[in-house]
Amino acid sequence: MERIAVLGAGSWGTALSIVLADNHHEVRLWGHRKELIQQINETHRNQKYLPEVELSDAIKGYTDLAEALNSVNIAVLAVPTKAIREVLQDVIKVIDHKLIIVHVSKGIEPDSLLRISEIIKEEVPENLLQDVVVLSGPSHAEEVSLRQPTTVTSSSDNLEAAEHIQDLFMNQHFRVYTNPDVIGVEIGGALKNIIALAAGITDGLGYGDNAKAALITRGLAEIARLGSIMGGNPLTFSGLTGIGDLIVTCTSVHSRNWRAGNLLGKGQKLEDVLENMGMVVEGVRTTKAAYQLAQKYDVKMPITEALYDVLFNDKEVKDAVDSLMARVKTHEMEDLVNISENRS
Ligand SMILES: NC(=O)C1=CN([C@@H]2O[C@H](COP(=O)(O)OP(=O)(O)OC[C@H]3O[C@@H](n4cnc5c(N)ncnc54)[C@H](OP(=O)(O)O)[C@@H]3O)[C@@H](O)[C@H]2O)C=CC1
Ligand SMILES: O=C(CO)COP(=O)(O)O
Repeated sequence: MERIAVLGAGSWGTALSIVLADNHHEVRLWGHRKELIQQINETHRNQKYLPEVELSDAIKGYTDLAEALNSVNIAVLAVPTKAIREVLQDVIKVIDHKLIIVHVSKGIEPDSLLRISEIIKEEVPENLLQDVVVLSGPSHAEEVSLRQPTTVTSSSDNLEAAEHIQDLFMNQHFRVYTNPDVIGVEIGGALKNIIALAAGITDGLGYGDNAKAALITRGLAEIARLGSIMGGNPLTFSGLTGIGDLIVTCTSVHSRNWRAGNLLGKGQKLEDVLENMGMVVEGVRTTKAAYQLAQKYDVKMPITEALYDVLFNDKEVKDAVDSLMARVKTHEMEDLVNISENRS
């Protein structure tokens, strides 16, 4: 039995707290809203984010970060990418020992273009950081909290740390694999949200399954193209954190990214969609970051570029789809062809 702090009392922090409590760990669920934490402690429900499930007594809500982290060696960081630096800056003010930080967020920081594990290493000094582990994969909080079968991947530069986290989370409903490829795992998890937004848009426009299959496969091609150049293992993109998460996010009504895209496809304005969602839609900021990464690494990412124009340059969604379809003709395996031509 371990004492674990989960930082972020939204959908995913709450669902992962349920998994850890099921595994007989003592869970300290920290959130910054007093009313929500009070409600969790008094009613054993998170009414705003996961109203359907009852939380066990093993999950205690905290608003005081120092209290939540007192005598704790493992912190699960479950806030949106945008909030990660702020939370870490508060964390290091209240701890005096090393933490294993498990991050479960899916994003890339625009402008700095850092992955989350890189942000953690930038913000947390070495004397306070034991290891960084990323836990990622096809896993909607709504299904995990109902104990429906789910598979994810635990990834770290330190295999022992990845295996330790695998052991903490793994149970009959929640199967955890390990993968040493942190870059591939983080890039796949973050960039699938871009493609899910695009898939929501084509569904909102009334296009069918052909369009969605095209987005998933061509989306995977551009994610893998960028991720491999950044140092990810190409095989990771055919795994849980690549195609697996892409499928679940592009095809599920649970996905906030898909739902946001769907409303955009139906003609709503981005500001209205985000305001009404009430939960994080990571894909919007990640589209900006991926657009910048594509320029930095000189990689073709046509779907990302089309979505960037919709989100940030007021391009009509229908025009964006039309311009994707009218791109200059090419070979499906253009990257492989280029590689083999360069070899011969
Ligand atoms: N939901 C899911 O199924 C999954 C989500 N993820 C990833 O997990 C991350 C978190 O997502 P999720 O839980 O779904 O998001 P939600 O929008 O459901 O919840 C986010 C939580 O973070 C809190 N928060 C926001 N900013 C801060 C801050 N500065 N300090 C403290 N708390 C803050 C929010 O508080 P407030 O109520 O004030 O907004 C809210 O409690 C995302 O990166 C997402 O991609 C990964 C896998 C599955
Ligand atoms: O990452 C997720 C499922 O694996 C959740 O996706 P959304 O953030 O789009 O809801």
